[in-house]
Amino acid sequence: MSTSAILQTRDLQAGYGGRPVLSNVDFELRTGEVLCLIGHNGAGKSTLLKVLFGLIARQGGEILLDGKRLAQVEPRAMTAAGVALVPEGRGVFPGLTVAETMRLGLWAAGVPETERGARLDWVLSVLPMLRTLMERRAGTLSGGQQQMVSIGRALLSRPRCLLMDEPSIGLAPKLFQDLLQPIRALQREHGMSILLVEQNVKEALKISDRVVVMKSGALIHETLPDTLTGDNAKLMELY
Ligand SMILES: Nc1ncnc2c1ncn2[C@@H]1O[C@H](COP(=O)(O)OP(=O)(O)OP(=O)(O)O)[C@@H](O)[C@H]1O
Repeated sequence: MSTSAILQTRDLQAGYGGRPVLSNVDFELRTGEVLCLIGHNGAGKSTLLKVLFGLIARQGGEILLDGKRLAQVEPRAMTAAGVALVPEGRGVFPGLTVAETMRLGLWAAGVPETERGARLDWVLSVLPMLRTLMERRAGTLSGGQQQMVSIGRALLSRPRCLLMDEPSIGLAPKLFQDLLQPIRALQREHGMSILLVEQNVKEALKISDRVVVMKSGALIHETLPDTLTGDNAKLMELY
């Protein structure tokens, strides 16, 4: 695994309406790794993801992509540069079928019309379960199936970097386990760099290469998953 960073922040500050949430965050997602970001509710994990993707503006510091400082960070440019976000809470339109959702996603990702068929085929090869769901309305799907749709939609831009915000939310443990394998495969077989924000630490650590812990808007610890698995006491100490 290369140790160069695909996404990086230096002294990053961000918040809402003048209220600071992130303070002096030096963060690094390395090329080709699955990085697990953990921390309590309200620690600022989603805020970091949103700033990295340009959904909220930074108030200070720098964001670097491939080692280059970005003057402006906004979702369209990040998508074009190969970064995709799977938002918390899935965000699928309940009234649309999966096929319609994918068509909309291909258009939104700016995939040229001649490439759309092949692109969808690629996504379906990564998430084969979606094939059987294409004519179903998203609102009639289970939580895990909706999460699969949401990930599939994010993959339509064929990103090299995937930011995932709590994919386990609302899922039974077994469904989350089923979801983790395709995530690991994206990294192993397609060389994707993946940032996984998770509360379901025990499961998420099984597919992670590195772990960082956030508390009150600051990164307080970095470690390897091996040092935490099976050792709940150590994990609890971090919080
Ligand atoms: N849209 C918003 N407007 C104002 N404050 C917000 C907004 N979104 C989040 N916050 C606040 O920012 C802080 C960090 O929230 P954030 O969602 O980043 O935490 P988190 O670590 O992702 O938590 P969770 O695990 O519960 O999703 C919290 O105090 C939260 O109340």
